[in-house]
Amino acid sequence: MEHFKDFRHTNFKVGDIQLFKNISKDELLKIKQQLDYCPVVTAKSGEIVLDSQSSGACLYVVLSGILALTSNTSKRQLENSTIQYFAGECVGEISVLDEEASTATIAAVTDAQLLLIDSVIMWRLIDDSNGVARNLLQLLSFRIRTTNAQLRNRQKVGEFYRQLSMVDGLTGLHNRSWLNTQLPGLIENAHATQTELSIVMVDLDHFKKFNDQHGHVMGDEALQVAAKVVSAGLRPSDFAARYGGEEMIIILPNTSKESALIVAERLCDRIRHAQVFKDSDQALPHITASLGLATLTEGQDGLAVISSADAALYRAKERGRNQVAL
Ligand SMILES: Nc1nc2c(ncn2[C@@H]2O[C@H](COP(=O)(O)OP(=O)(O)OP(=O)(O)O)[C@@H](O)[C@H]2O)c(=O)[nH]1
Repeated sequence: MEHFKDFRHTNFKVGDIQLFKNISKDELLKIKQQLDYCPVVTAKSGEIVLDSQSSGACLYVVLSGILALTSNTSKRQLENSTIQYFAGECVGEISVLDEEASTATIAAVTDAQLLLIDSVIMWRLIDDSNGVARNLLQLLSFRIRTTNAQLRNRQKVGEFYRQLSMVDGLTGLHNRSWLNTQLPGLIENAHATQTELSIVMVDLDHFKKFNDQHGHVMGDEALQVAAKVVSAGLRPSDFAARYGGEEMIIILPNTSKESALIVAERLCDRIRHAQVFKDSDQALPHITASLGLATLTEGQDGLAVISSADAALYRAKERGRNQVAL
């Protein structure tokens, strides 16, 4: 940035600077005297004003032009930055107080003229004027609130994407990653609380044939219908995840073999009666599913109980499909 002139040689008014708003005329006069020899610099559009490399703690008051908080200095990024600083506003208020490097990068969106107030003068202004101290405190509170709001937003967005990464895009059920992270805890809890936990594997029958006859898009449609039937048929405390291609897994905490059998029979029946529509008035042949059920036994881990349910599923297929097996 180029040294332009001292503040006393410019036409800018101290009262136009937000930090010096609502301050008596007498105090403003004293402030003006302190600022008279402070340098005014020019920053070219795109030029970095403040970053972690900046040496010397200064408060930068925007006298003309626009600055913006940015992660890089491309013109587009700068112009689209949602945090911009206009004439009268300032940046660097934290660095000037604690004399630490800035954690933010601030650059000029347009050519700008900036008044630099170093930390010695800044502290003198605070010591001499309650108004400056009050304005600075208000500015710092505003910055903290803005930062907190941004953090909260980021947390929400992070959680949203975390949840999204645990959901199967086609069926809306939980996916395999979800299963891998959640099943061990559910099993551990069942063992610790000595409660029963049952697992049901659901596999659509002759799905290859269904795909071959009606096309992959209709196959997807059928999978979505089956997933909806499964979700709708469970209690809020149960879980359903897409395990593989046309295979789903259902976890039933607090559920004995007998109760799980009732659930599995009900789902098998509902899938059998579910309709897949090619278009609004033409239903495709019904789909059916085979279901294998296993209940957690002492010392079993997730893999072992899944493998028992898989073996049961195999038996259901062998016995002619469209049924539940233990
Ligand atoms: N449309 C569609 N098909 C899928 C998807 N995932 C897996 N499949 C199909 O599901 C079929 C599964 O075939 P197989 O494993 O031979 O089993 P099947 O034809 O259902 O026969 P059984 O399980 O023995 O009754 C394959 O043709 C896969 O391409 C999917 O996301 N969408």
